[in-house]
Amino acid sequence: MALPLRNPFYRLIGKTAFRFYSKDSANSGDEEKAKYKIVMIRHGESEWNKKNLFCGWYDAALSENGLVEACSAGTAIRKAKLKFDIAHTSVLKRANDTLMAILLSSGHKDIPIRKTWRLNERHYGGLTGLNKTETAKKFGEEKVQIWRRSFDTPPPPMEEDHKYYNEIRNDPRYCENGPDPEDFPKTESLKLTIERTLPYWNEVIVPQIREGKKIIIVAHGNSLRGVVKHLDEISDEAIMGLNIPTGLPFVYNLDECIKPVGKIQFLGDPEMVKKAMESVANQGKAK
Ligand SMILES: O=C(OP(=O)(O)O)[C@H](O)COP(=O)(O)O
Repeated sequence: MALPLRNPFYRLIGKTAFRFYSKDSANSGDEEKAKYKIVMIRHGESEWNKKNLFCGWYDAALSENGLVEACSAGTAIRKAKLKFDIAHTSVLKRANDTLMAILLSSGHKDIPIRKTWRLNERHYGGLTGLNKTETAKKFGEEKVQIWRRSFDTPPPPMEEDHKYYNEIRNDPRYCENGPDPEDFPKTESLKLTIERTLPYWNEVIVPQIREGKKIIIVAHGNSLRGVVKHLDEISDEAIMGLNIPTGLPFVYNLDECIKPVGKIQFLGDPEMVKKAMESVANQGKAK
């Protein structure tokens, strides 16, 4: 699709075009052409986001600021008059607690919630628990950028003597509803993350969209980068430049083939979203 650069609701951030949602932009034509709509959001800031630690499958709690972000997201959703029939989230509490805050503050107390490990954050392997700035000082910014953002280079694996190995590998949540024991990840690239997230998108979420269900997904920076890459058919190279900020809802209008009509739309002030994205990108700098 040609990018409507003169359209005031679009901004280029890095090499990616984003639309920003406002009362006026809601009438720009995409919504009329679209058959479906879906809302997604990365959870609010976690305690480990705040400390700039690689988190992955470690079950960090929301920070105080993260809870405020989640409530503000719910308010923005209510003001945009977005309604949901069902919510999908990971099994990690930072996403679950964000979802609950959003549902309460947007007037969706009683909708069904589906939790799946397939929407979990990518497994950050041996980097789990390390500070990103310290890691960049030790290994170099370039290496950290490859670990954080390359499509198919996973971080080093989490070995059995890793501080968080037992807590993650033997978490009872994964006994009942988790990967097959022989496939339990020790690390994941974005490619591997997409390979376990997309089956859930295709087999669970897409059929519900086709049934007309209005859906919200609350997940993580990298599991959502995978969904966005798939929907917008972003190349393996270009996806390196996409950084999803915490606590800012984004909307896709979809056609009958579940292809985006127009671009991803963030609910929020464009300059604030741009700064939040840049801030995520800069987390891997040695400073
Ligand atoms: O756990 C993480 O993501 P999350 O906060 O979205 O769950 C990662 O630490 C995100 O780190 P990254 O932005 O360096 O890939």
